[in-house]
Amino acid sequence: MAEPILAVAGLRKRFGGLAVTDDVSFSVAEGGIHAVIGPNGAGKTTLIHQLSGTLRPDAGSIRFAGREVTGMGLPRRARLGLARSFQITSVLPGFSVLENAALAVQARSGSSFRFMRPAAGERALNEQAMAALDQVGLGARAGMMAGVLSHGEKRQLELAIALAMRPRLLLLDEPLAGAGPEETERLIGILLGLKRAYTILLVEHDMQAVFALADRISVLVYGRIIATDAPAAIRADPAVRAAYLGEDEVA
Ligand SMILES: Nc1ncnc2c1ncn2[C@@H]1O[C@H](COP(=O)(O)OP(=O)(O)OP(=O)(O)O)[C@@H](O)[C@H]1O
Repeated sequence: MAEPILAVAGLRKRFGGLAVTDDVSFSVAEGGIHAVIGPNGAGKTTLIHQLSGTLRPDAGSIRFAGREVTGMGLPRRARLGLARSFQITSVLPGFSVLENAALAVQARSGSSFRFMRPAAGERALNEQAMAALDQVGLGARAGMMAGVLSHGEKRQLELAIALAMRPRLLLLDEPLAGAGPEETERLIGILLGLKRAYTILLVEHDMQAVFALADRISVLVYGRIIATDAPAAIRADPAVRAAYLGEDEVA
């Protein structure tokens, strides 16, 4: 079997007396969408922070693309291809949609465009930014100020900014949060398109979306992974159903 793109083993994180990540182990195969679900307060966001490198685990290891990254900070992990989509705050409202994506391309490329003549460098930068916008269906909005986009379009731009980093694994923390029904439909369509080209680790509350998108699902409850399996098996798992008692989402 091919080596997983992400392998998490024995990960632990405590906040005071609370084990928020309690011996978490799971791996993500290359290609498709692996979702992490769990009731409120299960520790999903804390897990994402440890995977992206903004929070240091107390114990355990995170291997990405065959490398130990546990002690690395976010910038180094991002350069290796472990990118996280940030919330809307990373969208610069006073810049155009294209400029927002171009800044992300530039951040990834470092000084490589400097070796081109300025006009050629700018053209190459804009082409790559435009390609990222097209992948999320925002090409027609390229010239608009990012600040006037709708909520759903800002989420699309956030995705384009992450894609501009050319990630090998894209971490998405609640990409549908705050989206209305139509925006949700559109975003699900975009994510279905992206999963053909990218490997995505998705944390999401919207169960309909998770079951429409995911190839595999890990269920986190009180900081522990209680199951990792294909969606149909997760849906039928009595322990998973019990964890969601009172929340009718999985049922
Ligand atoms: N910095 C912190 N200090 C202390 N406790 C924290 C801290 N961050 C999170 N927690 C606690 O850890 C637990 C897990 O929080 P986390 O936000 O990771 O869960 P979650 O699964 O993402 O929740 P939700 O689904 O509501 O977003 C919660 O009980 C939370 O109060």
